[in-house]
Amino acid sequence: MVHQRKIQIRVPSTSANIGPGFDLSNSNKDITLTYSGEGSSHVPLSIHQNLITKTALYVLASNNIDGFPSPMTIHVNNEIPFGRGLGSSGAAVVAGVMLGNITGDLGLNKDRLLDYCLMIERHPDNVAAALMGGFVASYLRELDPKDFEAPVIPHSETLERETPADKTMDVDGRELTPTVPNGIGHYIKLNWAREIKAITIVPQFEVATATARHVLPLTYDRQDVVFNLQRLAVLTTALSQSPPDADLIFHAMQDKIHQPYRRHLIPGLPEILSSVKPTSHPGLLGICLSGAGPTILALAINNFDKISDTITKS
Ligand SMILES: Nc1ncnc2c1ncn2[C@@H]1O[C@H](COP(=O)(O)OP(=O)(O)OP(=O)(O)O)[C@@H](O)[C@H]1O
Ligand SMILES: N[C@@H](CCO)C(=O)O
Repeated sequence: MVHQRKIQIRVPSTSANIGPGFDLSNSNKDITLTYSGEGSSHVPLSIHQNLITKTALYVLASNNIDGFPSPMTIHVNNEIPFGRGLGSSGAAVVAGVMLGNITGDLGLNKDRLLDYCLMIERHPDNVAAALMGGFVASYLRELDPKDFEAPVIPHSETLERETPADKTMDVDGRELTPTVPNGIGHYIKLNWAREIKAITIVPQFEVATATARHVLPLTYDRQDVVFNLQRLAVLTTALSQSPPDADLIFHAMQDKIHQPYRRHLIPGLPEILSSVKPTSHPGLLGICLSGAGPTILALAINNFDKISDTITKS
């Protein structure tokens, strides 16, 4: 008798940075993968190439499990557009880690799932928020250089480099089991004033995170770093207070670390950021790039349609 089990995993989109808070950072034939929704016409359907399934296979391999239980049908209904700054790759990684955890009956807790996510997507902002939910601040513990060489880490858009082939086998040609360090990502859930809503204006073009990273300088002026750190310290608490202080939040959401360098990737961005203000648009609290862009994120307490219409028409 075939034992059938149906599981559903839901992962939200996420918005990273909020202005100044920038961080970097089996060939089993009985497995069927199908897609509907965003990206379904061009996402790879090979389980070794697809980001969700290769992540799940990585989690299984790290626990000495060779592939998915079969037969298995995986259907992904994706509502997060690719490459828009809404954390699609982070959500795919979280979904893959959860899929590996469930199909391998591994019983990993959320903190441990975060370690697996961070072996693939090496910046914590999207994966921590997608996994934990809500308004989440996070940082990545500095890794030992040997952790970067951990074998068979699947490649995601944000992973700096592929694992060299000679690191995936031992001297006798046997596949090495990937190791996943403990406690790589630290996070804290922050309070968020209930009346603050997020408006996202999603352009009809993609900007891959890797592209948006390449335009950033390797070093920054001290005054620009201080500018961001001062604002970030104020912003996290300002967003928790009721009623929200629009003037405080608007200025605390200014950034000098990533948005100025990314402006040429998003036509109209400088004009939007400098013209849409709480004084011209009552109800608005702040405006910034969502993640690496090109989506624009506006925070507001009312007049949502008016604010989004202005940004859309800019
Ligand atoms: N549901 C999914 N299934 C498979 N692959 C996905 C899925 N979602 C995203 N991806 C992969 O991730 C890529 C997009 O990642 P990228 O980091 O460039 O953008 P993003 O995550 O949407 O933006 P940001 O990190 O700035 O919020 C897609 O091109 C695709 O290869
Ligand atoms: N903090 C990252 C988010 C990308 O998802 C960046 O801006 O590149």
